[in-house]
Amino acid sequence: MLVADGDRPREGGPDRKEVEVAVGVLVRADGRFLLTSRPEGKVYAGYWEFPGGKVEPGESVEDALRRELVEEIGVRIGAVHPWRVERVDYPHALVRLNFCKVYEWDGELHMHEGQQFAWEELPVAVAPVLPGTVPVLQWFAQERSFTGATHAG
Ligand SMILES: Nc1nc2c([nH]c(=O)n2[C@@H]2O[C@H](COP(=O)(O)OP(=O)(O)OP(=O)(O)O)[C@@H](O)[C@H]2O)c(=O)[nH]1
Repeated sequence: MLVADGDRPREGGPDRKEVEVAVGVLVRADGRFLLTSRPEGKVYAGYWEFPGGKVEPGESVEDALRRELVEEIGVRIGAVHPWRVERVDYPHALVRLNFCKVYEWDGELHMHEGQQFAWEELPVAVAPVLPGTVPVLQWFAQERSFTGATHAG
């Protein structure tokens, strides 16, 4: 498990619940992947991440991903390919990130929450990257035999 901001107190006590999060890693035919910036008003505003959000009661990860990507970036996704799961202990929440690769989608990208977006490759040019997003860049580096820093900072 990744511990982010290790010095800051955790909210919710020792038995706090894990929050399930569905995260979409959209990969274009040229290999570039989509990063979006977190909107103002959310924790870690301005940090770059893969689009997605919390799984609501009664939803599967796939349902949540389909809903979140319509709500956040305006695209309807095709097949969802579960990739890896990462747990991150943030001061604000303990999250279980279900990263899924997506190669097909319909519609133009529309950032409905005022985010910025970038189609990136390694090394990633945007900064700062959310702590829970950094491992994904390392997984890409392994897959792509990329050596060196995956991102700035
Ligand atoms: N979407 C997304 N969330 C991530 C990533 N990495 C990561 O640590 N997270 C964390 O997972 C959680 C996702 O929550 P969110 O705030 O984006 O979800 P949401 O849109 O449902 O939030 P809301 O409650 O404000 O509506 C946050 O704690 C965020 O810091 C990532 O790559 N993408």
